[in-house]
Amino acid sequence: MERTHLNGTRQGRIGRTGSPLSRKQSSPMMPAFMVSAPGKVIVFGEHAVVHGKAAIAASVSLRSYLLVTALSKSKRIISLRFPDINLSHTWNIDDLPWAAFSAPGKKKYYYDLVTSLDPELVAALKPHLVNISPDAPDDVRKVHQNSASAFLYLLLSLGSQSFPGCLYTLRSTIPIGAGLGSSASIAVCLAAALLLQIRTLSGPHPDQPADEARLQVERINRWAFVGEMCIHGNPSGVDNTVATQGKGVVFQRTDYTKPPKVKPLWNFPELPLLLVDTKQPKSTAAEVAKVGALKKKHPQITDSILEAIDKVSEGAAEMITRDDFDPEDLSSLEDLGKLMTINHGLLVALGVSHPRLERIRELVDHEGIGWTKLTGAGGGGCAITLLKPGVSHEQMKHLEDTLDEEGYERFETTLGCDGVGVLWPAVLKNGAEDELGGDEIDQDKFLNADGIEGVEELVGVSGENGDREAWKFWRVED
Ligand SMILES: Nc1ncnc2c1ncn2[C@@H]1O[C@H](COP(=O)(O)OP(=O)(O)O)[C@@H](O)[C@H]1O
Ligand SMILES: C[C@@](O)(CCOP(=O)(O)O)CC(=O)O
Repeated sequence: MERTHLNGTRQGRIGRTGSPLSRKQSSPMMPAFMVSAPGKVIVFGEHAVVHGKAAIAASVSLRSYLLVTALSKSKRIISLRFPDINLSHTWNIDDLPWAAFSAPGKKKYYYDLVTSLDPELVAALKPHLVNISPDAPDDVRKVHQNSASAFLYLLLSLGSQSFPGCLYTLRSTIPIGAGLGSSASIAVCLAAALLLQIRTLSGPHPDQPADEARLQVERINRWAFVGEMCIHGNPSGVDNTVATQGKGVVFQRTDYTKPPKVKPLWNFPELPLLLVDTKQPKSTAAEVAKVGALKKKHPQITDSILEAIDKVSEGAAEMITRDDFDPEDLSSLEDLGKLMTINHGLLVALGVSHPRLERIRELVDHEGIGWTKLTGAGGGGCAITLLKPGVSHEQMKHLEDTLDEEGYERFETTLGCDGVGVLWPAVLKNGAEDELGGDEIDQDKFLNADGIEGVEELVGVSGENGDREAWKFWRVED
Protein backbone atom coordinates (compact mmCIF):
# COMPACT_ATOMS: atom_id res chain seq x y z
CA MET A 1 0.00 0.00 0.00
CA GLU A 2 1.24 3.45 -0.85
CA ARG A 3 2.12 5.68 2.06
CA THR A 4 0.29 8.90 2.57
CA HIS A 5 2.64 11.39 4.18
CA LEU A 6 0.56 14.06 5.80
CA ASN A 7 3.51 16.23 6.59
CA GLY A 8 5.15 15.92 3.27
CA THR A 9 4.76 16.28 -0.37
CA ARG A 10 1.71 14.42 -1.52
CA GLN A 11 -1.24 16.53 -0.51
CA GLY A 12 -3.85 17.39 -3.14
CA ARG A 13 -3.66 14.06 -4.94
CA ILE A 14 -7.34 13.29 -5.14
CA GLY A 15 -9.70 15.63 -6.87
CA ARG A 16 -13.50 15.63 -7.06
CA THR A 17 -13.48 13.02 -9.80
CA GLY A 18 -10.88 10.96 -8.07
CA SER A 19 -8.33 11.21 -10.87
CA PRO A 20 -4.84 11.86 -9.52
CA LEU A 21 -3.88 15.48 -9.93
CA SER A 22 -0.34 16.44 -10.72
CA ARG A 23 0.71 18.64 -7.85
CA LYS A 24 1.37 22.25 -8.82
CA GLN A 25 4.59 23.39 -7.19
CA SER A 26 3.30 26.95 -7.16
CA SER A 27 0.16 26.14 -5.19
CA PRO A 28 0.76 25.95 -1.46
CA MET A 29 -2.94 25.44 -0.67
CA MET A 30 -3.64 22.46 1.51
CA PRO A 31 -6.58 20.30 0.57
CA ALA A 32 -9.51 20.41 2.94
CA PHE A 33 -8.93 17.78 5.62
CA MET A 34 -10.65 16.46 8.73
CA VAL A 35 -9.65 15.26 12.14
CA SER A 36 -11.74 13.41 14.67
CA ALA A 37 -11.44 12.43 18.32
CA PRO A 38 -13.66 10.41 20.67
CA GLY A 39 -15.34 11.26 23.94
CA LYS A 40 -14.72 9.15 27.00
CA VAL A 41 -16.19 7.70 30.12
CA ILE A 42 -14.30 7.74 33.37
CA VAL A 43 -15.00 4.32 34.77
CA PHE A 44 -13.23 4.97 38.08
CA GLY A 45 -11.45 7.86 39.78
CA GLU A 46 -12.90 11.16 38.53
CA HIS A 47 -12.09 14.15 40.76
CA ALA A 48 -9.49 12.12 42.67
CA VAL A 49 -7.46 12.23 39.45
CA VAL A 50 -7.30 16.04 39.69
CA HIS A 51 -5.57 15.52 43.06
CA GLY A 52 -2.88 13.15 41.85
CA LYS A 53 -4.72 9.84 42.22
CA ALA A 54 -5.23 7.14 39.59
CA ALA A 55 -8.25 7.01 37.27
CA ILE A 56 -9.45 4.52 34.68
CA ALA A 57 -11.03 5.90 31.54
CA ALA A 58 -12.04 4.51 28.17
CA SER A 59 -12.88 6.16 24.87
CA VAL A 60 -16.43 5.90 23.54
CA SER A 61 -17.82 5.70 20.02
CA LEU A 62 -19.28 9.23 20.20
CA ARG A 63 -16.89 11.64 18.44
CA SER A 64 -16.11 15.20 17.36
CA TYR A 65 -15.26 15.99 13.74
CA LEU A 66 -13.36 19.07 12.59
CA LEU A 67 -13.16 20.12 8.95
CA VAL A 68 -10.32 22.47 8.01
CA THR A 69 -10.68 24.35 4.74
CA ALA A 70 -7.88 26.61 3.53
CA LEU A 71 -8.87 29.89 1.88
CA SER A 72 -7.21 31.61 -1.02
CA LYS A 73 -4.06 33.56 -0.21
CA SER A 74 -5.75 36.94 -0.34
CA LYS A 75 -8.30 36.04 2.36
CA ARG A 76 -6.45 36.86 5.56
CA ILE A 77 -9.10 35.60 7.93
CA ILE A 78 -9.63 32.76 10.37
CA SER A 79 -13.21 31.69 10.83
CA LEU A 80 -14.78 29.33 13.37
CA ARG A 81 -18.12 27.68 12.70
CA PHE A 82 -19.12 25.60 15.72
CA PRO A 83 -22.86 25.08 15.10
CA ASP A 84 -23.39 22.74 18.09
CA ILE A 85 -23.03 25.78 20.33
CA ASN A 86 -24.19 28.33 17.70
CA LEU A 87 -20.79 29.93 17.50
CA SER A 88 -19.67 31.66 14.36
CA HIS A 89 -16.80 34.10 14.55
CA THR A 90 -14.13 35.52 12.27
CA TRP A 91 -10.84 37.26 13.06
CA ASN A 92 -8.46 39.09 10.75
CA ILE A 93 -5.22 37.17 10.98
CA ASP A 94 -3.14 40.32 11.04
CA ASP A 95 -5.09 41.75 14.00
CA LEU A 96 -4.27 38.82 16.29
CA PRO A 97 -1.65 39.30 19.07
CA TRP A 98 1.18 37.37 17.36
CA ALA A 99 3.81 39.65 18.90
CA ALA A 100 2.76 38.74 22.46
CA PHE A 101 2.99 35.02 21.73
CA SER A 102 6.34 35.22 19.97
CA ALA A 103 8.00 37.63 22.42
CA PRO A 104 11.30 36.44 23.96
CA GLY A 105 10.55 33.99 26.77
CA LYS A 106 7.00 33.48 25.53
CA LYS A 107 7.49 31.60 22.27
CA LYS A 108 6.56 27.94 22.49
CA TYR A 109 7.36 25.18 20.03
CA TYR A 110 5.36 22.20 18.90
CA TYR A 111 7.52 19.83 20.96
CA ASP A 112 7.25 21.86 24.20
CA LEU A 113 5.43 20.64 27.29
CA VAL A 114 3.12 23.43 28.46
CA THR A 115 1.59 22.68 31.84
CA SER A 116 0.01 26.03 32.70
CA LEU A 117 -1.48 28.94 30.82
CA ASP A 118 0.60 32.11 30.73
CA PRO A 119 -1.53 34.86 32.37
CA GLU A 120 0.01 37.55 30.11
CA LEU A 121 -0.92 35.57 27.01
CA VAL A 122 -4.40 34.94 28.37
CA ALA A 123 -4.70 38.71 28.88
CA ALA A 124 -3.45 39.36 25.32
CA LEU A 125 -6.25 37.14 23.99
CA LYS A 126 -8.99 38.89 25.94
CA PRO A 127 -9.62 41.79 23.52
CA HIS A 128 -10.07 39.22 20.75
CA LEU A 129 -12.68 37.30 22.71
CA VAL A 130 -14.86 40.16 23.98
CA ASN A 131 -16.56 40.74 20.63
CA ILE A 132 -17.71 37.17 20.28
CA SER A 133 -21.50 36.70 20.14
CA PRO A 134 -22.28 40.13 21.63
CA ASP A 135 -26.05 39.53 21.60
CA ALA A 136 -25.97 36.12 23.28
CA PRO A 137 -26.86 35.75 26.98
CA ASP A 138 -23.84 35.82 29.31
CA ASP A 139 -23.74 32.06 29.94
CA VAL A 140 -23.85 31.27 26.22
CA ARG A 141 -21.22 33.90 25.44
CA LYS A 142 -18.98 32.33 28.10
CA VAL A 143 -19.27 28.92 26.40
CA HIS A 144 -18.41 30.53 23.05
CA GLN A 145 -15.46 32.38 24.53
CA ASN A 146 -14.13 29.23 26.20
CA SER A 147 -14.12 27.27 22.95
CA ALA A 148 -12.72 30.22 20.99
CA SER A 149 -10.00 30.83 23.58
CA ALA A 150 -8.85 27.20 23.32
CA PHE A 151 -8.59 27.63 19.57
CA LEU A 152 -6.82 31.01 19.68
CA TYR A 153 -4.34 30.00 22.39
CA LEU A 154 -3.32 26.99 20.32
CA LEU A 155 -3.26 28.89 17.02
CA LEU A 156 -1.10 31.68 18.42
CA SER A 157 1.22 29.29 20.25
CA LEU A 158 1.77 26.99 17.30
CA GLY A 159 1.26 29.24 14.26
CA SER A 160 2.80 32.47 13.06
CA GLN A 161 1.50 35.56 11.34
CA SER A 162 2.07 33.95 7.94
CA PHE A 163 -0.60 31.38 8.81
CA PRO A 164 -3.00 30.84 5.88
CA GLY A 165 -6.61 31.96 5.99
CA CYS A 166 -8.82 29.03 7.04
CA LEU A 167 -12.29 27.91 7.99
CA TYR A 168 -12.63 25.57 10.96
CA THR A 169 -15.97 23.79 11.08
CA LEU A 170 -16.70 21.53 14.00
CA ARG A 171 -19.53 19.12 14.71
CA SER A 172 -19.74 16.65 17.51
CA THR A 173 -21.92 13.69 18.38
CA ILE A 174 -20.93 13.94 22.05
CA PRO A 175 -23.47 15.62 24.33
CA ILE A 176 -21.90 18.83 25.61
CA GLY A 177 -21.22 19.24 29.31
CA ALA A 178 -22.55 15.77 30.14
CA GLY A 179 -19.36 14.29 31.57
CA LEU A 180 -18.36 12.51 28.38
CA GLY A 181 -15.32 14.65 27.62
CA SER A 182 -16.72 16.85 24.86
CA SER A 183 -14.25 19.59 25.67
CA ALA A 184 -11.24 17.26 25.55
CA SER A 185 -12.47 15.79 22.30
CA ILE A 186 -12.63 19.20 20.63
CA ALA A 187 -9.29 20.21 22.19
CA VAL A 188 -7.71 17.11 20.63
CA CYS A 189 -9.23 17.96 17.23
CA LEU A 190 -7.97 21.55 17.39
CA ALA A 191 -4.47 20.53 18.50
CA ALA A 192 -4.20 17.80 15.86
CA ALA A 193 -5.45 20.08 13.08
CA LEU A 194 -3.05 22.89 13.89
CA LEU A 195 -0.06 20.55 14.32
CA LEU A 196 -0.89 19.03 10.94
CA GLN A 197 -1.21 22.46 9.37
CA ILE A 198 2.23 23.52 10.59
CA ARG A 199 3.50 20.17 9.28
CA THR A 200 5.03 18.91 12.47
CA LEU A 201 3.33 15.52 12.51
CA SER A 202 4.30 12.48 10.54
CA GLY A 203 1.70 9.94 9.49
CA PRO A 204 -0.58 8.46 10.38
CA HIS A 205 0.31 5.70 7.98
CA PRO A 206 -0.21 1.97 8.38
CA ASP A 207 3.42 0.89 8.45
CA GLN A 208 4.60 3.64 10.80
CA PRO A 209 6.65 2.23 13.70
CA ALA A 210 4.76 2.30 17.00
CA ASP A 211 7.40 4.54 18.70
CA GLU A 212 7.07 7.13 15.97
CA ALA A 213 3.27 6.96 16.15
CA ARG A 214 3.42 7.38 19.94
CA LEU A 215 5.52 10.52 19.60
CA GLN A 216 2.93 12.12 17.29
CA VAL A 217 0.10 11.21 19.63
CA GLU A 218 2.07 12.53 22.61
CA ARG A 219 2.55 15.89 20.86
CA ILE A 220 -1.13 16.18 20.05
CA ASN A 221 -2.00 15.23 23.62
CA ARG A 222 0.28 17.85 25.15
CA TRP A 223 -1.32 20.63 23.14
CA ALA A 224 -4.83 19.28 23.67
CA PHE A 225 -4.16 19.63 27.39
CA VAL A 226 -3.46 23.33 26.79
CA GLY A 227 -6.83 23.62 25.02
CA GLU A 228 -8.51 21.84 27.93
CA MET A 229 -6.92 24.32 30.36
CA CYS A 230 -8.51 27.17 28.38
CA ILE A 231 -11.94 25.53 28.59
CA HIS A 232 -12.06 24.41 32.17
CA GLY A 233 -9.22 25.75 34.22
CA ASN A 234 -7.72 22.83 36.10
CA PRO A 235 -7.97 19.62 34.08
CA SER A 236 -6.18 16.47 35.17
CA GLY A 237 -5.40 15.54 31.56
CA VAL A 238 -7.12 12.16 31.67
CA ASP A 239 -9.83 13.18 29.19
CA ASN A 240 -7.49 14.51 26.52
CA THR A 241 -5.15 11.54 27.00
CA VAL A 242 -7.85 8.97 26.34
CA ALA A 243 -9.37 11.08 23.54
CA THR A 244 -5.98 11.20 21.80
CA GLN A 245 -4.79 7.69 22.42
CA GLY A 246 -8.15 5.92 22.32
CA LYS A 247 -8.87 2.49 23.92
CA GLY A 248 -8.56 2.61 27.72
CA VAL A 249 -6.02 4.05 30.15
CA VAL A 250 -5.01 4.02 33.76
CA PHE A 251 -3.94 7.61 34.27
CA GLN A 252 -2.15 9.39 37.10
CA ARG A 253 -0.57 12.83 37.30
CA THR A 254 1.25 13.35 40.58
CA ASP A 255 3.36 16.30 39.43
CA TYR A 256 1.71 18.81 37.15
CA THR A 257 5.03 20.04 35.78
CA LYS A 258 5.76 16.60 34.38
CA PRO A 259 3.95 14.33 31.92
CA PRO A 260 1.43 11.99 33.58
CA LYS A 261 1.89 8.28 34.16
CA VAL A 262 -0.28 6.53 31.58
CA LYS A 263 -0.79 2.80 31.39
CA PRO A 264 -2.65 1.95 28.18
CA LEU A 265 -5.33 -0.72 28.33
CA TRP A 266 -5.32 -1.78 24.69
CA ASN A 267 -7.88 -4.51 25.23
CA PHE A 268 -10.35 -2.66 27.35
CA PRO A 269 -12.98 -5.27 28.28
CA GLU A 270 -16.31 -5.03 26.49
CA LEU A 271 -18.30 -4.19 29.59
CA PRO A 272 -22.09 -4.33 29.32
CA LEU A 273 -22.72 -0.67 30.11
CA LEU A 274 -25.79 1.50 30.03
CA LEU A 275 -24.96 5.18 29.66
CA VAL A 276 -27.64 7.61 30.80
CA ASP A 277 -27.62 11.40 30.50
CA THR A 278 -29.54 13.24 33.22
CA LYS A 279 -29.89 16.20 30.81
CA GLN A 280 -29.00 18.27 33.85
CA PRO A 281 -26.39 20.78 32.71
CA LYS A 282 -23.25 20.99 34.84
CA SER A 283 -19.97 22.78 34.77
CA THR A 284 -16.79 20.74 35.13
CA ALA A 285 -14.95 23.84 36.36
CA ALA A 286 -17.58 24.40 39.10
CA GLU A 287 -17.59 20.75 40.27
CA VAL A 288 -13.79 20.60 40.35
CA ALA A 289 -13.73 23.88 42.29
CA LYS A 290 -16.30 22.44 44.73
CA VAL A 291 -13.99 19.55 45.62
CA GLY A 292 -11.08 22.01 45.88
CA ALA A 293 -13.07 24.09 48.36
CA LEU A 294 -14.02 21.01 50.41
CA LYS A 295 -10.38 20.00 50.55
CA LYS A 296 -9.45 23.44 51.81
CA LYS A 297 -12.13 23.37 54.51
CA HIS A 298 -11.69 19.73 55.60
CA PRO A 299 -8.27 18.68 54.33
CA GLN A 300 -7.93 15.42 56.26
CA ILE A 301 -11.44 14.16 55.60
CA THR A 302 -11.28 15.06 51.91
CA ASP A 303 -7.85 13.50 51.54
CA SER A 304 -9.15 10.28 53.09
CA ILE A 305 -12.01 10.16 50.58
CA LEU A 306 -9.64 10.82 47.68
CA GLU A 307 -7.30 8.16 49.03
CA ALA A 308 -10.18 5.67 49.21
CA ILE A 309 -11.12 6.46 45.58
CA ASP A 310 -7.49 5.81 44.65
CA LYS A 311 -7.65 2.37 46.27
CA VAL A 312 -10.87 1.60 44.40
CA SER A 313 -9.29 2.60 41.05
CA GLU A 314 -6.16 0.57 41.76
CA GLY A 315 -8.28 -2.44 42.70
CA ALA A 316 -10.39 -2.10 39.56
CA ALA A 317 -7.31 -1.73 37.32
CA GLU A 318 -5.85 -4.88 38.82
CA MET A 319 -9.16 -6.69 38.37
CA ILE A 320 -9.84 -5.85 34.72
CA THR A 321 -6.29 -6.62 33.61
CA ARG A 322 -6.30 -10.07 35.24
CA ASP A 323 -6.35 -12.97 32.78
CA ASP A 324 -9.36 -14.50 34.46
CA PHE A 325 -11.51 -11.34 34.27
CA ASP A 326 -14.48 -12.23 32.08
CA PRO A 327 -16.87 -9.41 31.13
CA GLU A 328 -19.62 -11.97 30.56
CA ASP A 329 -19.29 -13.72 33.87
CA LEU A 330 -21.50 -12.76 36.81
CA SER A 331 -18.86 -13.06 39.50
CA SER A 332 -16.32 -10.90 37.57
CA LEU A 333 -18.99 -8.27 36.97
CA GLU A 334 -20.21 -8.44 40.56
CA ASP A 335 -16.70 -7.74 41.88
CA LEU A 336 -16.25 -4.80 39.52
CA GLY A 337 -19.79 -3.56 40.11
CA LYS A 338 -19.25 -3.40 43.86
CA LEU A 339 -16.24 -1.17 43.28
CA MET A 340 -18.43 1.10 41.13
CA THR A 341 -20.99 1.35 43.93
CA ILE A 342 -18.24 2.27 46.42
CA ASN A 343 -16.76 4.81 44.00
CA HIS A 344 -20.14 6.44 43.54
CA GLY A 345 -20.68 6.62 47.31
CA LEU A 346 -17.35 8.37 47.73
CA LEU A 347 -18.27 10.87 45.00
CA VAL A 348 -21.52 11.54 46.84
CA ALA A 349 -19.43 12.23 49.95
CA LEU A 350 -17.41 14.76 47.93
CA GLY A 351 -20.68 16.53 47.12
CA VAL A 352 -20.63 16.09 43.35
CA SER A 353 -23.73 13.97 42.81
CA HIS A 354 -27.16 15.37 41.91
CA PRO A 355 -30.73 14.24 42.66
CA ARG A 356 -31.18 13.22 39.01
CA LEU A 357 -28.09 11.01 39.22
CA GLU A 358 -29.37 9.51 42.47
CA ARG A 359 -32.67 8.78 40.75
CA ILE A 360 -30.93 6.66 38.10
CA ARG A 361 -29.15 4.72 40.82
CA GLU A 362 -32.42 4.23 42.68
CA LEU A 363 -34.21 2.93 39.58
CA VAL A 364 -31.41 0.51 38.69
CA ASP A 365 -31.09 -0.70 42.29
CA HIS A 366 -34.85 -1.16 42.50
CA GLU A 367 -34.83 -3.42 39.44
CA GLY A 368 -31.72 -5.13 40.82
CA ILE A 369 -30.11 -5.15 37.41
CA GLY A 370 -26.69 -3.62 37.89
CA TRP A 371 -24.31 -1.21 39.58
CA THR A 372 -24.38 2.52 38.94
CA LYS A 373 -22.00 5.42 39.38
CA LEU A 374 -21.83 8.97 38.06
CA THR A 375 -19.19 9.54 35.40
CA GLY A 376 -17.20 12.70 34.74
CA ALA A 377 -17.55 15.78 36.86
CA GLY A 378 -21.02 15.04 38.28
CA GLY A 379 -23.43 17.77 39.40
CA GLY A 380 -25.60 16.47 36.54
CA GLY A 381 -24.22 14.94 33.37
CA CYS A 382 -24.12 11.17 32.93
CA ALA A 383 -24.24 7.97 34.93
CA ILE A 384 -22.96 4.56 33.89
CA THR A 385 -24.58 1.30 34.90
CA LEU A 386 -22.74 -1.98 34.67
CA LEU A 387 -25.48 -4.43 33.76
CA LYS A 388 -25.80 -7.87 35.32
CA PRO A 389 -25.74 -10.71 32.82
CA GLY A 390 -29.10 -12.31 32.19
CA VAL A 391 -31.25 -9.25 32.89
CA SER A 392 -34.69 -10.00 31.48
CA HIS A 393 -36.07 -8.08 28.54
CA GLU A 394 -39.05 -6.97 30.68
CA GLN A 395 -36.85 -5.56 33.44
CA MET A 396 -34.72 -3.67 30.96
CA LYS A 397 -37.77 -2.35 29.12
CA HIS A 398 -39.33 -1.20 32.38
CA LEU A 399 -36.18 0.71 33.32
CA GLU A 400 -35.83 2.23 29.87
CA ASP A 401 -39.47 3.33 29.78
CA THR A 402 -39.19 4.98 33.18
CA LEU A 403 -35.98 6.75 32.17
CA ASP A 404 -37.61 7.97 28.96
CA GLU A 405 -40.72 9.17 30.82
CA GLU A 406 -38.59 11.11 33.28
CA GLY A 407 -36.65 12.92 30.57
CA TYR A 408 -33.37 10.99 30.70
CA GLU A 409 -31.49 10.19 27.50
CA ARG A 410 -29.94 6.77 26.93
CA PHE A 411 -26.87 6.20 24.80
CA GLU A 412 -25.70 3.10 23.09
CA THR A 413 -21.98 3.31 22.83
CA THR A 414 -18.98 1.06 22.57
CA LEU A 415 -15.99 1.45 24.85
CA GLY A 416 -12.33 1.32 23.83
CA CYS A 417 -12.58 2.94 20.39
CA ASP A 418 -9.85 4.50 18.26
CA GLY A 419 -8.31 7.79 19.34
CA VAL A 420 -7.48 10.77 17.14
CA GLY A 421 -7.98 10.12 13.44
CA VAL A 422 -7.18 12.00 10.23
CA LEU A 423 -9.00 12.15 6.92
CA TRP A 424 -6.57 13.71 4.45
CA PRO A 425 -7.84 14.95 2.06
CA ALA A 426 -11.47 15.28 3.17
CA VAL A 427 -12.73 12.75 0.65
CA LEU A 428 -14.77 9.68 1.51
CA LYS A 429 -16.36 6.92 -0.46
CA ASN A 430 -19.98 7.22 0.51
CA GLY A 431 -21.58 4.74 -1.81
CA ALA A 432 -21.51 2.97 -5.13
CA GLU A 433 -22.08 6.14 -7.15
CA ASP A 434 -18.70 7.55 -6.18
CA GLU A 435 -16.88 4.29 -6.87
CA LEU A 436 -14.25 6.01 -9.00
CA GLY A 437 -13.14 8.71 -6.69
CA GLY A 438 -14.86 9.91 -3.61
CA ASP A 439 -17.20 12.34 -2.09
CA GLU A 440 -15.40 15.55 -1.22
CA ILE A 441 -16.58 16.89 2.12
CA ASP A 442 -17.02 20.64 1.92
CA GLN A 443 -18.26 23.07 4.53
CA ASP A 444 -21.81 23.19 3.17
CA LYS A 445 -22.25 19.46 3.12
CA PHE A 446 -20.81 19.15 6.59
CA LEU A 447 -22.97 21.93 8.03
CA ASN A 448 -26.06 20.52 6.34
CA ALA A 449 -25.64 16.96 7.60
CA ASP A 450 -28.82 16.25 9.54
CA GLY A 451 -28.15 15.78 13.25
CA ILE A 452 -25.89 13.20 14.81
CA GLU A 453 -26.96 10.48 12.36
CA GLY A 454 -26.32 12.81 9.41
CA VAL A 455 -22.81 13.62 10.65
CA GLU A 456 -22.02 9.95 11.21
CA GLU A 457 -23.39 9.05 7.80
CA LEU A 458 -21.46 11.77 6.00
CA VAL A 459 -18.08 11.68 7.73
CA GLY A 460 -18.18 9.07 10.52
CA VAL A 461 -15.08 6.98 11.11
CA SER A 462 -17.33 3.93 10.91
CA GLY A 463 -19.45 3.75 7.81
CA GLU A 464 -22.47 1.52 7.38
CA ASN A 465 -20.23 -1.37 6.37
CA GLY A 466 -17.67 -1.03 9.14
CA ASP A 467 -14.63 1.22 9.43
CA ARG A 468 -14.00 3.62 6.61
CA GLU A 469 -10.50 3.02 5.40
CA ALA A 470 -9.81 6.60 4.41
CA TRP A 471 -9.75 7.60 8.07
CA LYS A 472 -6.24 6.95 9.40
CA PHE A 473 -5.18 6.45 13.00
CA TRP A 474 -1.78 6.46 14.63
CA ARG A 475 -1.18 2.84 15.61
CA VAL A 476 0.55 3.24 18.94
CA GLU A 477 0.14 -0.35 20.12
CA ASP A 478 3.21 -2.55 20.06
N1 LIG B 1 -19.33 20.52 19.91
C1 LIG B 1 -18.74 21.55 20.50
N2 LIG B 1 -18.59 22.72 19.87
C2 LIG B 1 -17.97 23.75 20.47
N3 LIG B 1 -17.54 23.74 21.75
C3 LIG B 1 -17.69 22.61 22.45
C4 LIG B 1 -18.29 21.46 21.86
N4 LIG B 1 -18.27 20.48 22.78
C5 LIG B 1 -17.71 20.99 23.90
N5 LIG B 1 -17.35 22.27 23.72
C6 LIG B 1 -16.71 23.14 24.72
O1 LIG B 1 -16.49 22.37 25.88
C7 LIG B 1 -17.29 22.85 26.98
C8 LIG B 1 -17.85 21.67 27.77
O2 LIG B 1 -16.82 21.14 28.53
P1 LIG B 1 -17.07 20.45 29.95
O3 LIG B 1 -17.83 21.37 30.84
O4 LIG B 1 -15.74 19.96 30.40
O5 LIG B 1 -18.03 19.27 29.61
P2 LIG B 1 -17.74 17.82 29.10
O6 LIG B 1 -18.04 16.97 30.27
O7 LIG B 1 -18.69 17.57 27.99
O8 LIG B 1 -16.31 17.79 28.67
C9 LIG B 1 -18.38 23.67 26.34
O9 LIG B 1 -18.86 24.65 27.21
C10 LIG B 1 -17.66 24.26 25.13
O10 LIG B 1 -16.86 25.38 25.52
C1 LIG C 1 -13.81 15.77 37.27
C2 LIG C 1 -12.76 15.33 36.27
O1 LIG C 1 -11.98 14.28 36.87
C3 LIG C 1 -13.40 14.74 35.01
C4 LIG C 1 -14.26 15.72 34.26
O2 LIG C 1 -14.83 15.11 33.10
P1 LIG C 1 -15.95 15.90 32.25
O3 LIG C 1 -15.38 17.28 31.94
O4 LIG C 1 -17.17 16.00 33.10
O5 LIG C 1 -16.14 15.09 31.03
C5 LIG C 1 -11.87 16.51 35.95
C6 LIG C 1 -10.58 16.16 35.23
O6 LIG C 1 -10.10 15.01 35.32
O7 LIG C 1 -10.02 17.07 34.60
